Amino acid sequence: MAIIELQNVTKDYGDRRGIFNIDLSIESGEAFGFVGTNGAGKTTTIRHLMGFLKPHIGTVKIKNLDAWHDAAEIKQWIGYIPGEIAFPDVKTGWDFIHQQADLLQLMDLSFANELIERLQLDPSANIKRMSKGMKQKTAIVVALMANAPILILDEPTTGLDPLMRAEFIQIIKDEKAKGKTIFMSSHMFEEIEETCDKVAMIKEGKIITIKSISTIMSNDNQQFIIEFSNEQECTRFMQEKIDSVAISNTTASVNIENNTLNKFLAILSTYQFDNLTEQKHTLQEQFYHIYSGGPSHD
Ligand SMILES: Nc1ncnc2c1ncn2[C@@H]1O[C@H](COP(=O)(O)OP(=O)(O)OP(=O)(O)O)[C@@H](O)[C@H]1O
Repeated sequence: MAIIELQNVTKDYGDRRGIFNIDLSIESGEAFGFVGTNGAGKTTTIRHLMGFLKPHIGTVKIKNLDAWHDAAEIKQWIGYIPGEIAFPDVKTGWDFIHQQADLLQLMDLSFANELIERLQLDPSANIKRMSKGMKQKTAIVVALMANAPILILDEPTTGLDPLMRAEFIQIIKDEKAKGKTIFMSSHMFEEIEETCDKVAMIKEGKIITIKSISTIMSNDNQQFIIEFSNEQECTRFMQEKIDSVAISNTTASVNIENNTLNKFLAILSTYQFDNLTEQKHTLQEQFYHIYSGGPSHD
């Protein structure tokens, strides 16, 4: 069952800015990634999900309620990390956590404490003097601490160092395992690859593709880079009936259909080469390919 549903959502700011005819359907328990370049429309879409913006056209529904009209009721099911964090006028991280816990009528801070420990956050610090990463960690704790069934995360790892980013990914995996529905925008492709089931790409306010991560990662073909021992071997190899491109005098890139791998290796064994490496399919590769106008290969 779709828990988040956008139908034909348009917010037109003029000059081709905004979001246009957005259709998205996110199932309960699904982790859904949302990627796009700066200004593509990620935050505008997310602000519609949160009921902060009313669409000019179309509908946004969360658990079948209207995200704009029923925003107050919907809020109780959502843990949210905004793209730009603005803290209220409170002194320390703890003050903010307690203030938000009061608003959420959350008595039990045990999960908040677990997250604080995992993210190595010191909430006793003065919020105004916190680094970007510390502020982000505080926002993560507050968004997750009430165990809301739906998590809406706008660039959640902004400002986190690689170690903390890895910890965050693990936290999100744990949340997903608990059955949470997760909608997450990010510029970090690995983050989406590791946590999400599906990804939508948005460009100039329009959804250009929605794919499952497994489709992106496992393709029908494999790409290899071969470094031959000398030029002659590379030139000779190029005569083979194999989908290959010479990328230098001694190096070739080959595209192999999965069911012809044995044949390819048998041919290759008759050549002298120093190195063979497989190029893994990645979300980043697909993103650049589709964004630059190429067809998406399923
Ligand atoms: N209130 C507004 N008034 C006018 N234009 C706006 C407004 N809010 C957003 N826009 C425009 O809508 C487009 C989408 O912006 P949005 O912030 O959703 O992009 P984004 O994908 O989140 O970008 P980023 O990755 O930089 O955060 C941009 O062209 C932006 O300038």
